[in-house]
Amino acid sequence: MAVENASGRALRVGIAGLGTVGVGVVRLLAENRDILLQHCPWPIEVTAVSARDRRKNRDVDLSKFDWCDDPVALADHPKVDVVVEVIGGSGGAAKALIERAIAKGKHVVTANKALLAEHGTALARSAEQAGVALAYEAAVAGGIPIIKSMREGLAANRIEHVYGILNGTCNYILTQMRETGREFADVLAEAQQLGYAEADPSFDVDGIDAAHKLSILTAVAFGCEVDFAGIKISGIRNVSAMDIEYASELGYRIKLLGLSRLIDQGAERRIEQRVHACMVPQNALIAKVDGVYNAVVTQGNFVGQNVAIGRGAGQGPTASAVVSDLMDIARGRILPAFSAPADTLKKIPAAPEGSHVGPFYIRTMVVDRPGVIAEVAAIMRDENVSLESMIQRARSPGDRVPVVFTTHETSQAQVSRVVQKLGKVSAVVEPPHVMSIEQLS
Ligand SMILES: NC(=O)c1ccc[n+]([C@@H]2O[C@H](COP(=O)([O-])OP(=O)(O)OC[C@H]3O[C@@H](n4cnc5c(N)ncnc54)[C@H](O)[C@@H]3O)[C@@H](O)[C@H]2O)c1
Ligand SMILES: N[C@@H](CCO)C(=O)O
Ligand code: NA
Repeated sequence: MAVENASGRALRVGIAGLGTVGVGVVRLLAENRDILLQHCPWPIEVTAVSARDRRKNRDVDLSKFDWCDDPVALADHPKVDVVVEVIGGSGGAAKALIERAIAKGKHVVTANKALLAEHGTALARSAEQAGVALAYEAAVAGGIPIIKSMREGLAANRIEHVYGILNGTCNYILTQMRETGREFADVLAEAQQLGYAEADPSFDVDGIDAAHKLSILTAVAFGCEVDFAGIKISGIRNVSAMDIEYASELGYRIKLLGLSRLIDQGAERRIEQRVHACMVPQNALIAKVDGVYNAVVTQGNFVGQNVAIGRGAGQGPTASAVVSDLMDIARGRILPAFSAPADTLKKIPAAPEGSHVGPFYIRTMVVDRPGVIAEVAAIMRDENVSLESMIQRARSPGDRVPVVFTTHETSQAQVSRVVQKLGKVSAVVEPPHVMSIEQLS
């Protein structure tokens, strides 16, 4: 199916946002023009752009493009067939532009995971009613073609679970912490100086960005509505150098993962979505994905495990993903946004809080005096938590000593009760650090 437009000669693109991603798209379309012409029936040409500051030097030639001060005007522009939204933000101009473009029957390509996490289902429905594409490969794991892979290459499978390293900033920080033995705050400050982490890093380090991406992956994997609110989210601020050391000693690595699973109990289906730091066996594939790299692991009932690794951010990888979406549109390949037609997406309730079951790591800091371990162990016994191992190291100053426990299969709810009770023990001098241990391969 060819894309019809007034000139009939090109797919004409309006880009809103000329920051890292927008400039990357302009650059890729120019530098890889020959490659694109080999692969696409029609040339893909930028005709109009919009950003906040017209005079800013962006090191790309914008002189041939119409300039719109108001990004929403791109949707009404007569020479725009596809709107590329790379402004960002879960509302405001980005949302207004996408809604207007769909209403005007124009295709949309976006890198905006925050917007899709909040409004993905509604936007997918309007796009399908209007018969236009809502494409967002860059929004999840940047340059990794994971949406294409799940929606097309793995489409014949029942997906059992999907998980991944979905935030490069966190993976970089955790990798640096492990390699240098430094604390979180120290490594974060350095990452900010080097420009790897944002001045306000909270979306990254508190797990929000990873959760935005996970909510989208979940919808694609299970053909359900996007449910960002149903995700249990925590970040990496509480991971200490000591936890990282213990993880190594126990044969694990600490990663910030987004994990999603369909719990299918016949009539009752639930989705468990979690974003948090956790321990993974150091021989698991995902444990070896370090630095700014992202990875997504899917389990399909016929294909088995599938692993995709690549760059989740940066100008080149995100432009690569945005332009691949534009190429799909130029080729007439317009698929439902979340694998199933939007009006068939199911509302699957979130699994109840605390229902996750698995082994856990619990690190306490206690005053080293007789009977303390017995007191702590009694709390575990009372909550029916079975211990797998215990490590006690030498005393630190003030007779404080870290004592680490790993448990057998336990529910998050049981562990939460243990932690609550430990908080009332006078010899436990810090809130315990808890992490799930994910038995991944
Ligand atoms: N940078 C990455 O590596 C990356 C990776 C994946 C996804 N994304 C997503 O891509 C989007 C863009 O990210 P970025 O890093 O390029 O951002 P950026 O901050 O570098 O650029 C944003 C651009 O949008 C423009 N803009 C902001 N508000 C505007 C408004 N109201 N009207 C017109 N223009 C406006 C700014 O002038 C700027 O040109 C975001 O949704 C982000 O989450 C970015
Ligand atoms: N801030 C994100 C990149 C944009 O998705 C990360 O660190 O992975
Ligand atoms: Na991607």
